[in-house]
Amino acid sequence: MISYGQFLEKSLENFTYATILDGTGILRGFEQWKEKDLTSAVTLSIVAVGWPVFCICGAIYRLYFDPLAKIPGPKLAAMTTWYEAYYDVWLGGKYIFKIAELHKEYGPLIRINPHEIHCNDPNFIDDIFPGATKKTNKYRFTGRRTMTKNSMVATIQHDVHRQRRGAVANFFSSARIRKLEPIITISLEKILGRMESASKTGEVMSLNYVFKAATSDIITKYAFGNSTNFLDYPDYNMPFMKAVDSVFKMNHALMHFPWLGPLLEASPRWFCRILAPGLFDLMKMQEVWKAQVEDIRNSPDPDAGKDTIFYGILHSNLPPEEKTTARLGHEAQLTVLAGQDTTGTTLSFAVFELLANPASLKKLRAELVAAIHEPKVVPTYSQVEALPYLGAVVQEILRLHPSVVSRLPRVSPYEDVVYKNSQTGEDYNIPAGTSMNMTTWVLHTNPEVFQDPFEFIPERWIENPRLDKSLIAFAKGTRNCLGMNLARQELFTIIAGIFRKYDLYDGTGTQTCPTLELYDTERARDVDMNSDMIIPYPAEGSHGVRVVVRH
Ligand code: HEM
Repeated sequence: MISYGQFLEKSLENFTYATILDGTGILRGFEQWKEKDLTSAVTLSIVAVGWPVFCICGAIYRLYFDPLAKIPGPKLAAMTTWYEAYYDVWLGGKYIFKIAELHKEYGPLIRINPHEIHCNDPNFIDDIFPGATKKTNKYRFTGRRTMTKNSMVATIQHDVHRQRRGAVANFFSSARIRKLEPIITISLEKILGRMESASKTGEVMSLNYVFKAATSDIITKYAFGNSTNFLDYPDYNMPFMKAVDSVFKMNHALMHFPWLGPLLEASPRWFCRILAPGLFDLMKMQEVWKAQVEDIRNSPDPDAGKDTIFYGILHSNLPPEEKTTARLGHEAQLTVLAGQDTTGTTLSFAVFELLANPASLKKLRAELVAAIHEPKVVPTYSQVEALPYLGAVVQEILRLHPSVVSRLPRVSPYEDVVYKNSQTGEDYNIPAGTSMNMTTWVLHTNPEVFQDPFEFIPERWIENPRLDKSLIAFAKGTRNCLGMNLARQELFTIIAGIFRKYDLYDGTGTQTCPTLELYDTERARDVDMNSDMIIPYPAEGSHGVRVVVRH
């Protein structure tokens, strides 16, 4: 018996992923169907009867004969992907909660759909996310979610991924990221400047937008040499952020209905504007990113954009087909959105947790005051990177509020992987080609791994720093987060810069330093994840984390 994953690897060898996604495979089949005049009543009747029989046989095969049949999990999930689609498309990003529940019922290894398994055991992290000695593919359909199938994060094959990542890895080394200090400092100064203005005007600040504006400004400057400067917009360019939100919110539909992405891409822009206005706005932004890449490529000045990521890609030894505008457009979208939404969201969570947990804020401020003597000058990374309590706060935020919550699929293309359940002693063979997954939020809130998982307890990281073995906020292995050093530098510097200056408002009116107070922000409504849309979203209608600033 072969698994579906192996079947795909073999049968699709000459029939590329791109062909399927472009819909040309479907069109070719349809042409042949028409040519052979298979539209007669007889064939249609055969199809009408044959299709349900085919589906029933397929479901029986998946349930009893597929090599994944022995993996525990609900029968319906094993039979059809509609089970998952119900939670993610119909209910809107809720399968993550169901998966957490299913682990409680069926144990640490479960089958979550006919072709994929999910694990909630930290002992299996290194098998799912191995280092460079093992080949690791991405699940074939990952790129559908964001319509960026040619970006690094969606690259299926191990060797192609290594090549693409190798072309930019240098730009994300800690030494290179340290050189971004002046850019991060400018954004931090602008954030503090906007906070001071808000204290005068009485503006309630929506931190989600403030921080996404900052992280966008930083990553676009580094990627293309031109910053978006959203922190200078009166509304932080909220409409663009909302457009990005609505694209993230389409990810499950794009994943489950393979024709949707190609249809939207091929549609006239006016049609797309009516059907998916957010996507329309994003497409306009994609054109801007592509134009910036082309500016670097075609500049008469050979040094134009010299220190930027896309200069690096264009001048790397990648073959020409890897440097087309179309492919780099996908890479640009990944770079900007991965750099913007993840860290931006994490910063909002950090401010919320510190204001909601005064004892933690008190410890953090004591540490910052001792380390940074001049409150009016924004801190440098080297001043704050080794501060133990700040480090613990960052770890705890990444654990409790990971900003990538979609499951992280990895495929061992040629070798089977064995999972040993340490509780029952049972071994499960996971055939090569199977999509194996872990989910940050599910593992990070597993009480067997992290005690009191829903409490914000930075001290746990000081008592036991080795807990980091089970922290997968940035994933692990060869396909882990490339922007991790940048994210950490932004998080440390911006959190330190804000809380060196601001204390929690205590309502007495006697405080001598500037203060922050949460404004109509409720944990259940505005902070806790309500849906997995690749990044976590709060309940519908939420305004996110908001603060009032007083000087
Ligand atoms: C707190 C902030 C961040 C978190 C929690 C985070 C998390 C992650 C995770 C979990 C992955 C793996 C995704 C997968 O396997 O499907 C990933 C990949 C990636 N991230 Fe981040 N990220 C953050 C910030 C950033 C930043 C600032 C950048 C800068 C551009 C970035 C760029 C990337 C890239 C390029 C990849 C793809 C790597 C590859 O496929 O080899 N991330 N990130």
